Amino acid sequence: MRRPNVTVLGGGSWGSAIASIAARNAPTLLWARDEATVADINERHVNSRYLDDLPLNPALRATNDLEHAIATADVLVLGVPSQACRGVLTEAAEHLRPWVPIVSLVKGLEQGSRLRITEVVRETLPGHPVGVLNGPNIAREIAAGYAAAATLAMPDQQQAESLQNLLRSTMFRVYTSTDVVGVEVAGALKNIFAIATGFGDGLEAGDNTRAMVITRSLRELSRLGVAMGGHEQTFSGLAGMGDLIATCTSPHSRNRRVGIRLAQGKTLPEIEAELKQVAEGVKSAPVVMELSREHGVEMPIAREVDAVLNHGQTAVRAYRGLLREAPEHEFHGDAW
Ligand SMILES: NC(=O)C1=CN([C@@H]2O[C@H](COP(=O)(O)OP(=O)(O)OC[C@H]3O[C@@H](n4cnc5c(N)ncnc54)[C@H](O)[C@@H]3O)[C@@H](O)[C@H]2O)C=CC1
Ligand SMILES: O=C(CO)COP(=O)(O)O
Repeated sequence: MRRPNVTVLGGGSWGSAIASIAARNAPTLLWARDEATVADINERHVNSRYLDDLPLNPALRATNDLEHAIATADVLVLGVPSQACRGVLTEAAEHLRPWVPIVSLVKGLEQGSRLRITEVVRETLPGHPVGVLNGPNIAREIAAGYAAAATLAMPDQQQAESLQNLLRSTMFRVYTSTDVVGVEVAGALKNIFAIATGFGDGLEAGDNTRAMVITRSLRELSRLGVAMGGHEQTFSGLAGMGDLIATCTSPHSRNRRVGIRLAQGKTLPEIEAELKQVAEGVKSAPVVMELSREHGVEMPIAREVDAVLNHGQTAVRAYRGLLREAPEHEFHGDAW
């Protein structure tokens, strides 16, 4: 049987790392808009701009011809930042064959519409099965071959199982789920809590503080996720607790780094100029505040992160504000 052609959209760190894994299992084409990235992958089998000299699978091919990348796809994997998805998918729409399944790698929410990215896919490419792959997946560690795992959620379990075989390797375990909402919401929200953990780390608050913030963040994340239709169990799994731990503790996390630098007194434009990569929590924070109001879920930690990012609050004051809140029953109260 012919192996399906996989097309990955997005030549950043995560698109490249996943494309390199997929290229072991099936012919894989990576679409990147940057010509230097395409040449780097095709000629040197690296993506030096995002993953230094970590070797990518030599079978992986790259192109900046979007029409060709889309028209040849049997499976489409979406790995551009959240706010770029609608534009790229709209361009892709007329070239994609019917029924091609789409897997989002994106951990963000669309500003304005407040949609999850699989919902943006459904609006721009109606009729295609769509799911999401999320988990504790720091791209450079996976590209370097360290063991990791993720959850692939598709509405249809059988489809999840067939795609699972394309996106896994011996070192990258892919579990399946049918909880698209839960897996996707968890991936988007954990970035905001990584920024909060970064505040504490930037203020040198200590290990107990970090554990407190992560644990209470999991509660906020789960409560909003369940209110939006996710399954409670998902939030204690790889896409929930797993990714929260990785992102809130990793020295490689861009979101955590944003929090650290803000706590050290840098401005957001200064930090973004230094980072040169996407930190999705910055764009998702105001959307999450709108969703928390819409669903009536109190989210004190996310609220303070949004206040620092968008309303002139300092990280120090955000911290003091949180500590002034009176703790209620651990599992029933809304206060942090
Ligand atoms: N890097 C990581 O460890 C992981 C990232 N993710 C998620 O994957 C998504 C992509 O992130 P990364 O690969 O890390 O980002 P990145 O910052 O490494 O790269 C982003 C890529 O998207 C491209 N891009 C930006 N705007 C574009 C547009 N309008 N049209 C076409 N291409 C555009 C950039 O040129 C770049 O190649 C994000 O939602 C992120 O949260 C998920 C898991 C792990
Ligand atoms: O999603 C990630 C790890 O699972 C990457 O996190 P950052 O975007 O904060 O680097």
